[in-house]
Amino acid sequence: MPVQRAVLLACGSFNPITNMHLRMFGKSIHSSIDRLDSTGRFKVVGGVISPVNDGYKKDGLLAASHRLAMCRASVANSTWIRTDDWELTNPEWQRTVSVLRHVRAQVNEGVSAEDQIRVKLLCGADLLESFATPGLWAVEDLLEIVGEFGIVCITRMPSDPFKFIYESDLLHAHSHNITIVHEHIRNEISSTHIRRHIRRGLSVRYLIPDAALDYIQQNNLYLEAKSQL
Ligand SMILES: Nc1ncnc2c1ncn2[C@@H]1O[C@H](COP(=O)(O)OP(=O)(O)OP(=O)(O)O)[C@@H](O)[C@H]1O
Ligand SMILES: O=C(O)c1ccc[n+]([C@@H]2O[C@H](COP(=O)([O-])O)[C@@H](O)[C@H]2O)c1
Repeated sequence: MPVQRAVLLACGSFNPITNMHLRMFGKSIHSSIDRLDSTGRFKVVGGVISPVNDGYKKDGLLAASHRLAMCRASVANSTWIRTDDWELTNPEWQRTVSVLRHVRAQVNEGVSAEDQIRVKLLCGADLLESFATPGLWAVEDLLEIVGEFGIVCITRMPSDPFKFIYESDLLHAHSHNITIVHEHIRNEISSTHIRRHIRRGLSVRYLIPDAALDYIQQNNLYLEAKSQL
């Protein structure tokens, strides 16, 4: 079976981008070539980071311009990962399936039908598990994401993606389109921890890209106290 090329799209707040976000891409490279999905083997040829639109209105979400600048600076030297601003420059929040469609159209512009590049959603297991949050995702979107695009999911404690897929009829039916990448080096880095550390004056060096840290310091970001509780 031919090896298909795939571009991986990571969606999220990136508030701020951390080394684990970048590691998700790094891990995915090694696992991709041997994996079978419904259309055959795939080889990761590119990575796209799409910071979420301000309209997502998540608590403590920093302005898109800052999150974008940190992501851009962090992958400036990468030969294969880039940041895409289509989602956050839109007037309003876009569903993830729309971002996937956008990237698919973009990477396949001028590409012949037989050489089409696949686009897959790259995520941590917590995002996969958010599929089960009532009212959060539309079922038809999930069907398209897992059925047409495919997912590369990195394990993240305490989520158990194997169990989650087993228990979901929808995901189980499309499990051939889901690549689970096991992260053996357990980590608890999250943007939440990073924001909390900065707020408390603790060092986050080596937990986030240097370029992101420089940007945070230059712009005095994440210093505001949240609440008294
Ligand atoms: N430590 C990690 N291990 C595996 N996946 C991760 C990790 N950190 C982030 N991700 C994944 O990166 C994507 C974007 O994550 P996001 O920007 O929401 O980061 P986060 O650290 O979960 O944010 P926050 O702490 O602000 O909720 C998601 O798919 C998320 O699961
Ligand atoms: O497409 C959807 O319906 C949908 C529903 C919930 C969340 N998402 C996306 O999932 C990502 C979640 O990011 P976060 O920071 O809340 O972990 C973000 O990119 C959202 O746009 C997408």
